[in-house]
Amino acid sequence: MDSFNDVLSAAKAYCKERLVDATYNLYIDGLEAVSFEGSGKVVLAVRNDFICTIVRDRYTPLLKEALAAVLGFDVEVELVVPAAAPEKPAPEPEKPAPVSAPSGKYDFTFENFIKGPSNQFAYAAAQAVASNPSGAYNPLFIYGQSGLGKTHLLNAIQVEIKKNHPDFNIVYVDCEKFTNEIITAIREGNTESFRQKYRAADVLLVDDIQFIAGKESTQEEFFHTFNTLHNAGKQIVLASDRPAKEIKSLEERLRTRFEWGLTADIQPPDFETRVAIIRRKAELFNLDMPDDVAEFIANHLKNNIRQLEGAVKKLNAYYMLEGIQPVIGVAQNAIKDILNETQPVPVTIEKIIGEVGRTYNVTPAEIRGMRRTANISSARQTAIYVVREITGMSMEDIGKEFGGRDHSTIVYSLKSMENNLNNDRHLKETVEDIIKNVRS
Ligand SMILES: Nc1ncnc2c1ncn2[C@@H]1O[C@H](COP(=O)(O)OP(=O)(O)OP(=O)(O)O)[C@@H](O)[C@H]1O
Repeated sequence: MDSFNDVLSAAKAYCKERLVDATYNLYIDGLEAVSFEGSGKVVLAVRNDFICTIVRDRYTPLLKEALAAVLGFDVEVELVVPAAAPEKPAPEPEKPAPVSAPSGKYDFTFENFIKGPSNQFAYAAAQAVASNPSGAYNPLFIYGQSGLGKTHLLNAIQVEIKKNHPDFNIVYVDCEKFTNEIITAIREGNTESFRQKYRAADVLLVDDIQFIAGKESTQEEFFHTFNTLHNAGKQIVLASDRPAKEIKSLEERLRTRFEWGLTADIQPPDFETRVAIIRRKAELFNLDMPDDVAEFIANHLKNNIRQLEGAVKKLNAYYMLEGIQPVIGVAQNAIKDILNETQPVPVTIEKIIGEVGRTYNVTPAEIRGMRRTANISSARQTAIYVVREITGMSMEDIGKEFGGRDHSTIVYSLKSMENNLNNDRHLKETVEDIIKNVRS
């Protein structure tokens, strides 16, 4: 059996767990591997046109999800019926494919966190909190750029505390989810159960706390949650992409609280740590990674551990699918792909309107619509301003996005916003944070 077939079998098993037997047997079980193209396209053969149409219309997303779960990166899926399928190449000479296909998956634990000068302080602080919650470091505030291990450390704290205190109520939440929950609770007049959920925590871990910037009702609610927990001697851990003092539209009373305990930063890893991380990730795949290749990757991907992981996953996929050994030339391609994939994605209008909506506590439909209560009008004006700032769209096009408003209305709105920004420091900081958050 060649390794592409191994991948397809694992992907089928993934689908099997998610479909009823009859559906699986009819549409997925019979799929056959045709080819895998280096560009990331998987071609599969389907028995006949009828099944092909159904699989294409209904099951391609699941197949893509399954293949991504097995391979560790996204692929396109093309379906062909056998008559149209390209000739299968003659059997190739034995490829040195691995016997089994370890998934490379691992738990976000302390044991699996590689330490180096750039992260050892944050690591030690996280361990101290995990072994003695509500001790000297409360809250623990961890900050660092994207992909450097903040979420990994929050999870490690959670796992460790759970091990030592199985009865503890540990609540982990992403700040965006916390914000959405509070907005919904306020709208539905159901803030009590929201409060109970968070204030009953023995340990509260909040990821991406920078998203609280500018959101007044979320800040108000979080302030009370924080006080209740802190007064009751419960541990709070916060992770952010920037230090508290750089979250501009954060209320002063929260900023001081965030700095009450211990602040620990994570910096990009140095060369030795990057090499150690690459080796460890390769081990998880059972992939034999030569030193020169590990060093080559470490020399080219410097600022993000997620990217290092991505490069190792790609090398593993080349080996698994095509029997290509990890050598520098292949690593070069993998790095190029990773850098292309991680180009900043253009910010969409939906994302801007969503973030402004969460900040002002109004819905995207209200921002795009015609109602003119003070709060909705302010949110709309801010959204128009941010859209113009970030996308540089023409006034006409912005008008179309905002309920078909005409050119002069948009010009007026931008002028009055600029005027407000000059006179209102709080508004200016809020807008700066919104722009940072939608770009991150
Ligand atoms: N020191 C480390 N040792 C091993 N793996 C690490 C280390 N640091 C980060 N990673 C891995 O890198 C990936 C990205 O880490 P993580 O998601 O924790 O980053 P983050 O700082 O929370 O990023 P973001 O702000 O984008 O959410 C994860 O798979 C994580 O396990």
